[in-house]
Amino acid sequence: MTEAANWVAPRPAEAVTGRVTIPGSKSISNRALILAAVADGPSTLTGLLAARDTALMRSALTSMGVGITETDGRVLVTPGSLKGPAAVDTGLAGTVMRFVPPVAALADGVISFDGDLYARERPMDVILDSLRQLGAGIDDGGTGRMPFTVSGTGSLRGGVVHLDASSSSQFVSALLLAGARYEQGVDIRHDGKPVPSQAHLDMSIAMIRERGVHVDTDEPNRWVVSPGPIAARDTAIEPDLSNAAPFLAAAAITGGSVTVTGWPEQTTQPGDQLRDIFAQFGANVSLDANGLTVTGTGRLNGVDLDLSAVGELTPVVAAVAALATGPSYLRGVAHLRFHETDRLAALETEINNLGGDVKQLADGLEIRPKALHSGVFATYDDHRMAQAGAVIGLVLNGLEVENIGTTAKTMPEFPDVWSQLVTGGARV
Ligand SMILES: O=C(O)C1=C[C@@H](OP(=O)(O)O)[C@@H](O)[C@H](O)C1
Ligand SMILES: C=C(OP(=O)(O)O)C(=O)O
Repeated sequence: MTEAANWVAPRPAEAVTGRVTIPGSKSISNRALILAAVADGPSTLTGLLAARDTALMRSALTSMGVGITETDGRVLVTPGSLKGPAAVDTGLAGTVMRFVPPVAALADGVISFDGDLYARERPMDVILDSLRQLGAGIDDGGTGRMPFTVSGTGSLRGGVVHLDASSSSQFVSALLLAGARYEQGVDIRHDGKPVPSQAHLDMSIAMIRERGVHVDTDEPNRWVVSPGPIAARDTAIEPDLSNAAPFLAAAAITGGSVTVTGWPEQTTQPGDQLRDIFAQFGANVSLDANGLTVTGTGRLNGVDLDLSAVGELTPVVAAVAALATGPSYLRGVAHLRFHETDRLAALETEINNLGGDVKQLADGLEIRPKALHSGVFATYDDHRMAQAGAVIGLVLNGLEVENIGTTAKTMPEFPDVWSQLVTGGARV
């Protein structure tokens, strides 16, 4: 097999200006697919993301008996009786490896799970142990990781589950999404350091409530989902606001102006916090009927940010911080060590390889201003590392980003849209 050549990040001749349309949200798409698969009737999804993570989710669900057909960009999901045997490839998708096993526990038969090599390093023990507590048959050979099997009889008891979800909010979301379908519902009790990614928990709660599920969130660290049907619901998927981050960064860094179209007025997506984040970097930010516009001001301040609720924004924010005029502190993101790669180590290594001054903190990064030089930016199969490399490449000649194709995890068109925007072709 020949290695793909490194991608040379385009360096703009002038301030980056244009309009960008971002495809559907990964997190909303994969939640909508899961919920439609266990709903009480067929649902039509529009604007569904077409990327590796959503393709894996679709295959996982169809392999267990869910009907999924697509006509002119409208995806019809028809729930079927879930059954094994089936084999689920999770790739490197956290939403597939954590959200599908609680659905597999409702199937009659054996469902086996495996994924990319690095997927075997991502924590799975919390969801596997939770499913055991709820009555599922799990065989992971005692590893708490992939590969594993889930064996079911077509229904699950459910009830109280004690867990520590401080390493990933996805453990709680996974149980929230399927829990109404368990005989006793699910009563999730978290005990440990805070659960990260509150924005994604809010998204799960909002999406089940929109489908008629009752969930009680009155007590901190406890989520009680009542048993009952999940209503089918046609859903229009919002654009992926986290994937807007590098494009908005291009405006802030080069003193240009970029509009991301279709920015929702109200959303649970973590990317909505980019409005505040870019304002803190010193850019002008405005939201109107055209979308969200970030306009660079020639200033790029250092920032001190708690990103615990919106951790997936960290790689691109770190890239912007590496080009700022003052020191930055990105806090509350220790759990990024368990993402597609150890993102704190990866950002420290790759920015410092370009001459930067990045230090890992116990729960984040300290990034000090230092002149960078060109080189090769490794991406560790992490789509957001690739985006971070593209952002730093805006100010360096010929920065090479290794495996830009890894952006296909959530946005296969990233290299094309980026090159068009950065080299002057406005895109609508
Ligand atoms: O539920 C989701 O869709 C996600 C939750 C978050 O996971 P963690 O809580 O593990 O950070 C986030 O980082 C990930 O990109 C998507
Ligand atoms: C952490 C991420 O993905 P995953 O859904 O695989 O956890 C991410 O997209 O930044």
